[in-house]
Amino acid sequence: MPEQPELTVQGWGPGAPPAAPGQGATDPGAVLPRAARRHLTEQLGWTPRATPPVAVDDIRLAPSRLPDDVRTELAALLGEEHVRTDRASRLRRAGGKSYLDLLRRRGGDASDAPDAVAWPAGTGETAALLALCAERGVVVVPFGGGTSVVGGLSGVDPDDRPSLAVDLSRMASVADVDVASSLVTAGAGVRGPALEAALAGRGLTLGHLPQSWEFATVGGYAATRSAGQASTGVGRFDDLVAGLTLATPSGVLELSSPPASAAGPDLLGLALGSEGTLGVITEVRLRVRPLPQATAYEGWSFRTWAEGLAGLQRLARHDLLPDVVRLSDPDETRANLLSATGTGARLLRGALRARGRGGGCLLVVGWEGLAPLVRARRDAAVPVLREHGAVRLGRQVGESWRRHRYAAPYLRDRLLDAGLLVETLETAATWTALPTVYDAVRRALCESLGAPGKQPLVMSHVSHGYATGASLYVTVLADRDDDLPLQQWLTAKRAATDALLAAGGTLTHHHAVGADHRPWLEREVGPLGVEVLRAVKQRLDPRGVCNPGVLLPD
Ligand SMILES: Cc1cc2nc3c(=O)[nH]c(=O)nc-3n(C[C@H](O)[C@H](O)[C@H](O)COP(=O)(O)OP(=O)(O)OC[C@H]3O[C@@H](n4cnc5c(N)ncnc54)[C@H](O)[C@@H]3O)c2cc1C
Repeated sequence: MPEQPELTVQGWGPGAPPAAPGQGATDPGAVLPRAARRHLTEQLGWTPRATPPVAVDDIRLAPSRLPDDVRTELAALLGEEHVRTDRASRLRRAGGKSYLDLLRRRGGDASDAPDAVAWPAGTGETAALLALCAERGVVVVPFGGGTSVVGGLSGVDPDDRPSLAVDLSRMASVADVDVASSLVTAGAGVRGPALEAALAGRGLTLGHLPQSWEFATVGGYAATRSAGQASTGVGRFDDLVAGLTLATPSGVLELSSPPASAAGPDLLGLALGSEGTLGVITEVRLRVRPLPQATAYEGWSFRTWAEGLAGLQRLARHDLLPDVVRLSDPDETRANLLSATGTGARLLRGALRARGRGGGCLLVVGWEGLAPLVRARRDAAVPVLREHGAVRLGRQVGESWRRHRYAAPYLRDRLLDAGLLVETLETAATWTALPTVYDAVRRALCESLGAPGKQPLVMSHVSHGYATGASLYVTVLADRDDDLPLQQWLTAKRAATDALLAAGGTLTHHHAVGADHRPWLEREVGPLGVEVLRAVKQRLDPRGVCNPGVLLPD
């Protein structure tokens, strides 16, 4: 039914599931270059070992609990072929792609799978579906690309009602291209590549490029307030939304106010980040821009993390940040150097050696737009970088990063096959608080995951810059506890979240709250803030069927 390729059940990438047990690489450590493997075995106390997923056919899936009469009514609404309870449809929509999701699916557990999947074709069908589900007590979990990394699709319901995944893939058109106003309307199920292809034909681009770009959808971006790799330049996804349509059990909200409006509080802001708790976003009106005439990507190297942060802060203060900014700390820089293979890696190593830098902190920057502006912005930023001790590594380093920027999730699957814990977390803080948050998260993760002879590898980068601060993205590798793998990460994640909040970071800069972060939401918005959100939900979703397991604390 959906024309776009579906994500594999137990990992990343389209279509076929990962190799069945016994069919993977004979040497599990061979997924990494020798130097990287040596580094990881020494630091992590990791013994490369085969830990393949169970065969997809062996994943346990309970029978569907959707009552027959509800299924019949849904089929009458949407058409027989657009309501399914078969194993493959339900498994494909079981949870998202966090480390915990992958551990569960790899271990044969799909207890979070929906009882059925529905494919409405537009706002009218979605609104009717929501009204029916509210009346019949069926939980609705909107399903975009299925790339949530915070348990956004877990479908947890305190009342344990049957659940329906609402797949948005039939709403994937791009319409109303208004070139003069730089506006376009996209169906919520459109993914990045299809949207960019449609826009390119009109000389336009959205420029929202998260690492999950190949699979994530426009509706999912809006529901989670996503940020792409060029967000420093083009803005977060919230900045790119000029309006949207939200179907709720109480009716349809059309929220649109371009170019700007002062007509009361911003209701659009309530829908952005609502994570399916208020209803289903069916259409999004987007602010687009002309395709860039020129691009300039390049690599730089700072001696230290502190110098790098100071350099970026200075650029930010003078509104000189490039469109793409990605500053890696020494651990991430070293790991890049050790694990990268091919021309890009050779270039990076060569460029660093030539400038007398063994490691330091790698900075990738990119400018896009009209050629004179790209030149002028770059010319203004370069002296600031140099003043803070940065040396230029050249264009090929930047272009190499750009070419490989979607590769990491594929590598993660292979590392999971070899007995590693691999997960990421993110936050943001003011320039003042950022160094403290950085230290606090690292300390918490090292204490939680460390043991005699075992230290996790905690790698960080700054990748979204603002005048007031920046995001911090952390990747963790550790030797997996084969007996209690879920517990191992849950404990570490709890420690890291407590630490980053205490140090002044936000609960999430772009991954959203989901099920995983909701115990902490009250610390971020306060008890009254939670009450306000509950009151809005009560008005739009009085029976509480819209994604009840996410965002709001118990
Ligand atoms: C490898 C990888 C890399 C990632 N990189 C980034 C990144 O660079 N930047 C970033 O911001 N995020 C990133 N993410 C996280 C994820 O891709 C984003 O949260 C994305 O916005 C989710 O979009 P989706 O369409 O996959 O939504 P889903 O995962 O399907 O859903 C996410 C949440 O939104 C709700 N939802 C989805 N669609 C709708 C809708 N139409 N109406 C109402 N609610 C809806 C769901 O119910 C769920 O709660 C990454 C994830 C992975 C696995």
